[in-house]
Amino acid sequence: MTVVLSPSILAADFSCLADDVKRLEQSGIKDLHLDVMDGHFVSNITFGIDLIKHLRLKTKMNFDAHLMVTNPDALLNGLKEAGVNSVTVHVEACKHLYHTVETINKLGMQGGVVLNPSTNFESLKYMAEDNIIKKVLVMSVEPGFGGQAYLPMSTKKIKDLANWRDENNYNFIIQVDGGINLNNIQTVVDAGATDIVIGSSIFKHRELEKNVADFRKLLSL
Ligand SMILES: O=C(CO)[C@H](O)[C@H](O)COP(=O)(O)O
Ligand SMILES: [Co+2]
Repeated sequence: MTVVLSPSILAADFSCLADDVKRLEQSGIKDLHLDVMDGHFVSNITFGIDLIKHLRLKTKMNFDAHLMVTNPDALLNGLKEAGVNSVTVHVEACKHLYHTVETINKLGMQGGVVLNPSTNFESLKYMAEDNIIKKVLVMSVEPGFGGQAYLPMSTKKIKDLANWRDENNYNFIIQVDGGINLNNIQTVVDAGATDIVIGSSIFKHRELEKNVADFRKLLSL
């Protein structure tokens, strides 16, 4: 399966966000990772629907919203109207996870589930059997901030998840998010992740084009 690079704008210069997004698009990036944080589910606050709506006018890239908020259900209609293509919600944030992910799909977006480092994936069995989950995002850092170090145990978790999916013929793709760099990306790809979120390492030294090219070269993309 083809590997997708999904830059997280969490590491962008917010004072020139539209320019940064255009630079990524011109570098051939097709998927943009949008970290929505509310200051409650995680202590950090980023941005919400209004900013996404404005960004939608600047680019044709797929918008992938990673919701780190206490009440994800309250945002779903607005995200659809803002032009978001896929939404991942944390297991730890959803009271009624099946319903929330199903609602995302019914709105015409792709629904996915995020697992904190300490969260198991086995409870997703029945949702996976119903083909509700299009994507499972394995957090390889605790959510809330960019620039953290990759938790090495995430590699085994991705492998176990990929084996579990394949043995049961489930259909979801595996995304990984947190601390990905040129030294560990091949490891997470070999483990079975095909959608790779990268924040700090894409925006490093503000050399967006070079950094994208370095990742592409390494993975022969
Ligand atoms: O969800 C996130 C943090 O909660 C970010 O997507 C993630 O941390 C990306 O940044 P970096 O590559 O710098 O770790
Ligand atoms: Co994220």
